[in-house]
Amino acid sequence: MTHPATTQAAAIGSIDIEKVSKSYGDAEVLSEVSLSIPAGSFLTLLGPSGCGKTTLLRLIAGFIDPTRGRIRIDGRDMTQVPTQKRPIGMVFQNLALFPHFSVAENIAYGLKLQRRPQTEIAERVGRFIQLVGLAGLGDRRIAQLSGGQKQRVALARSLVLEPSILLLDEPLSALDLQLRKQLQFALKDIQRQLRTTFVFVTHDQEEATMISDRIVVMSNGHVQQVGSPQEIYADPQNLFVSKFIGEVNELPGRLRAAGSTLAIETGAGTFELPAAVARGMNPAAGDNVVMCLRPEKITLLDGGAQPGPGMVSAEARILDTLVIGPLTRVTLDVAGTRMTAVQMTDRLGAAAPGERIRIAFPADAARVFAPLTASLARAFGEHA
Ligand SMILES: Nc1ncnc2c1ncn2[C@@H]1O[C@H](COP(=O)(O)OP(=O)(O)OP(=O)(O)O)[C@@H](O)[C@H]1O
Repeated sequence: MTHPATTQAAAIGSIDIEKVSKSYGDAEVLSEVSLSIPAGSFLTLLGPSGCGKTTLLRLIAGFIDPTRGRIRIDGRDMTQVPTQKRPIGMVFQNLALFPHFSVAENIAYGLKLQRRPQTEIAERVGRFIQLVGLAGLGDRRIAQLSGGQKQRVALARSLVLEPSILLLDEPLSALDLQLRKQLQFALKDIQRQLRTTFVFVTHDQEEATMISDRIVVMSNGHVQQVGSPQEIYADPQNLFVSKFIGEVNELPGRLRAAGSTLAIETGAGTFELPAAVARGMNPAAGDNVVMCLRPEKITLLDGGAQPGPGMVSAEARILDTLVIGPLTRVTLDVAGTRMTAVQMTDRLGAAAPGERIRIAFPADAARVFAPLTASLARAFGEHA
């Protein structure tokens, strides 16, 4: 008898996507996507609607074929391998459970098709009912379950077949926030126990950040960046990723000089920053750029306090403050640009709307990017 926790070691379930493109007629919906997904990892495809996440998942599953490029699973070329012969399971938003079967019968269904012995089916179904947190509900009809419980049945039904890869296409998007959070924790926990490779699709950046080992940020059929949630938040490689993950303040500007130091002229003054803060571009004098700052990098200077070493500063006016327990969000007007600073409430002092202050930030905490192209700007409802 096998046990998924011991047999599904991280050695199987790797996916290599090599320069894969997909076109429908003249429209290329995926362009030269290359991606290595390590066995046993939890990887999330994240991006705005229509960026190609589901298309990539369908290509891995074998529902559709790439126009160009190749997909390997565990080193083996999948070009000639039909969906049912690939070592994958799938969970979709549309659950397609059998409503008149019980929980246990739904989970047992695939094993019965495989003509597994009765004792093995009973053991496995029992084990996976436990694993997904449905202990005691094996005899319930599907119609008598909540949305979250149904999603757990769908998960168990796929996992009981012990695929080395599980593809999940927005499985939580129909659930309310509370249930969604519970299921996010459950999914992550189950993935850690089984070490099955999970490829998860969402357009929700918070969900992606919470749940994944690695995130693939996509837009318009291109991979914009691949990394851990921390890497992508702290070190976005372009303005699209910076805006898509977390909150960011943007100051448009122009490079006056670009050498070991960048001099960026903005409406709020000229900032001298180390050249290393420029990402995904070769900065040259005269370039239009966008300087980005995360809200927690900005400090409000008290009274006549001077910025510390390595800090740069600017004048600002407080527009509003919002205390959220230990943190306060301060909305600022920085030379006509609205910015947000997040401060520890107990360190804020008496910041009042209308007050003129100075803000400061570490020079190396800023990021400088090329402006968005018109097609990328559309994802944010902007016109470049
Ligand atoms: N069978 C098809 N024929 C033509 N175009 C298609 C087909 N399937 C998908 N597309 C197009 O490919 C693009 C990518 O679609 P895809 O479903 O992969 O996006 P997505 O990122 O999963 O979006 P969503 O989050 O809205 O599901 C879209 O512009 C879509 O209209």
